Amino acid sequence: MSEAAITLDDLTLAYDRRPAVQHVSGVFPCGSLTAIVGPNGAGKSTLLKGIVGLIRPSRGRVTCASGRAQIAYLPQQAEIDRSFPIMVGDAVAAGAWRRIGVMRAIGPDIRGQVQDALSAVGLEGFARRPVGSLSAGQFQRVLFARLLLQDASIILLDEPFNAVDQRTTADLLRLVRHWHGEQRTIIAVLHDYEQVRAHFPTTLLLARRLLEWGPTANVMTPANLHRMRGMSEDWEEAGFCLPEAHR
Ligand SMILES: Nc1ncnc2c1ncn2[C@@H]1O[C@H](COP(=O)(O)OP(=O)(O)OP(=O)(O)O)[C@@H](O)[C@H]1O
Repeated sequence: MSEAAITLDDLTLAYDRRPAVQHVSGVFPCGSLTAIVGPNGAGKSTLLKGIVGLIRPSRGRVTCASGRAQIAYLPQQAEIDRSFPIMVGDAVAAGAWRRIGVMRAIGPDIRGQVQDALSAVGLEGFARRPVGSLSAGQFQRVLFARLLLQDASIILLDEPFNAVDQRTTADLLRLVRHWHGEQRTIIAVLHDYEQVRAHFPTTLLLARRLLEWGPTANVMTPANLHRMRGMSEDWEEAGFCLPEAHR
């Protein structure tokens, strides 16, 4: 078994003491490609935010072997403000901010990398287009180009193919496979079971608690998916709070 990239140890994440993820333990090995699957409200996005460090655990911990600076995180499109007046090229170059610093000018080397990244996502010639003028699919391509500039060893994607056309999905899945071939660790929240079965070797099934985590064929069974749906019916009425010590 390869080394751990990320380890979850009894991880519990809550909003105002209401737990959204509870007692999750396990390891994402370096170079693994994992889908997180679960019903609406299962805590999938919350789990990614906990891994990135946007939410502090109420209990347990997340350990990232290479440090959190090595994590690139793509939130759901709905959480990204597209009204900001920025050109596509600058939005992509922002992926390199750790290397160039926020206030420094973008040099020709980064400009070259931006052009390469735009070509890789099929957006050649888009560098001077305002981000606000793009379709949802084109915008998602821009965000993937920015990930290319970020060059992180761990990539977290929250519903990356939501509201994105089929062709864009196929192109971006190719990029995900390419990253996997480069031994990056990739974790993606997904709703399309066929996509998960076809492209993701490992699946983490979440329904606030961990249901199963392992090879996709063993995890995505009719019995597990049935159990998962059953669990989602329970949590709305439960609505309990964590004790003070676990806030
Ligand atoms: N910022 C927040 N403040 C309070 N509660 C939140 C917040 N974000 C999420 N929640 C709640 O936490 C629970 C888990 O939400 P989360 O978004 O992680 O689920 P999800 O599995 O990603 O759902 P979906 O598939 O619908 O995106 C839900 O009950 C949700 O209402």
